[in-house]
Amino acid sequence: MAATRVLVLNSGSSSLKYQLIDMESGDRLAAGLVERIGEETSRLKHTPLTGGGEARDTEGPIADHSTALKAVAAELSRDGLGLDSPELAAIGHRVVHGGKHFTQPTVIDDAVLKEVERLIPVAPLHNPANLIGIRTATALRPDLPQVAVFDTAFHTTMPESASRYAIDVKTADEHRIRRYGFHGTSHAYVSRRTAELLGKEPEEVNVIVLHLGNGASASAVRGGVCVDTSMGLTPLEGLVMGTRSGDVDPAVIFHLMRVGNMSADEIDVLLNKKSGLVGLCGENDMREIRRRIDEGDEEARLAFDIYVHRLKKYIGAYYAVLGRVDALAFTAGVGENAAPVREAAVAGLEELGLAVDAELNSVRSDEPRIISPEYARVAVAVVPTDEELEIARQTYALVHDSADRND
Ligand SMILES: Nc1ncnc2c1ncn2[C@@H]1O[C@H](COP(=O)(O)OP(=O)(O)O)[C@@H](O)[C@H]1O
Ligand SMILES: CC(=O)OP(=O)(O)O
Ligand SMILES: [Mg+2]
Repeated sequence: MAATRVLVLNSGSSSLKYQLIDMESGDRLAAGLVERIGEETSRLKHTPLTGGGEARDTEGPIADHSTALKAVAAELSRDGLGLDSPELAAIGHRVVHGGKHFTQPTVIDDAVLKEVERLIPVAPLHNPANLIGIRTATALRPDLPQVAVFDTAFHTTMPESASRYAIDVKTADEHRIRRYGFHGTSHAYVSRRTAELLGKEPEEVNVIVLHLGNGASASAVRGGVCVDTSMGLTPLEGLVMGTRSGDVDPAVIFHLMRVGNMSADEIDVLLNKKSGLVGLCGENDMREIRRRIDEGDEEARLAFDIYVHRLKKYIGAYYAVLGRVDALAFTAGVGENAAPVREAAVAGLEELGLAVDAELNSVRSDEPRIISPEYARVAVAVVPTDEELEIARQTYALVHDSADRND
């Protein structure tokens, strides 16, 4: 039996998203999500997509990512799609931080594991979860290629003028301090899909991509190549996020140490987990923030305005970096669903050729679509991201090509 299926694991700090895809037919066989890992109220939502099985939603504590993956494996087995299947060709893992070294999808061996482990201090919310996913999957199927697809890979093309911080070169080099950028799989996929939507080749277009999920980042993509992105050494820099501050004056940190008597670890937690939208109004879900704004809640209004103000600054910055912009693409949970964010981010930018058509902006759809009016010089688009599909493609291409070479 030909092995044509890829299982993709996207481990976040407290979640595990997965998809099983047949790469020859293009069929998605199953998809799901484990949420709130480590809490009492964990939840596993599993959806078989072919074969007619029922979607299942299970609540109950799931202590860690390893337990989560074993529960997912059990759900897949119930649909006859277990990890023991001979049709499985590989398991593809999202790995958030790949440092400077990994520019391509990579078959995981001990050396790769070691490097991903070494990078934990610069991706403390993500790399540990990614490692557990890899180790658990390897234990379940030691014979299968496990492939890492790195969030940082797409950004390795950034010129040094964008990737270097203006700090002492010796210190920066010694500690490998530079801007790496994240969400690269999404920025790559969305910028390509945006070119397709315009009926052009990726080489022909300049795109600003706004990936607005729980984590959020912007990128400037010139002719298919990333030239700048808003996240830096870690996924903390740049836009206002669900729980992360994004850009702050670095002096805030030593001020809090000296005057606020906070430790480095406490400030780390403050900026990564208690800031952003949650820090501003106690809520990180954009739906809930909009609901509160509609009820006249001033705190929610200000949180929204700060979020949008930062977005606007990055749109302007990347417009200037690119010189000519063909499209501005919104993606991920907020970008795909929150019409008010899109409207507010582009408001007042008509002189830059940017505008949103209210009617087109209000359409709900899973399809990529243009929401700018006919006359606008720059296409504003909503382009749903699909990190799992992109990881599956890169994983399959890698194992398939090497299998071809061995034939
Ligand atoms: N219908 C919606 N309207 C506004 N915001 C939404 C909607 N659906 C999801 N979101 C936002 O998307 C966020 C999650 O985005 P997602 O890309 O799934 O995040 P991640 O992959 O980083 O966990 C939620 O926190 C929520 O704010
Ligand atoms: C890198 C990053 O911020 O990822 P996520 O949005 O999944 O937290
Ligand atoms: Mg995401």
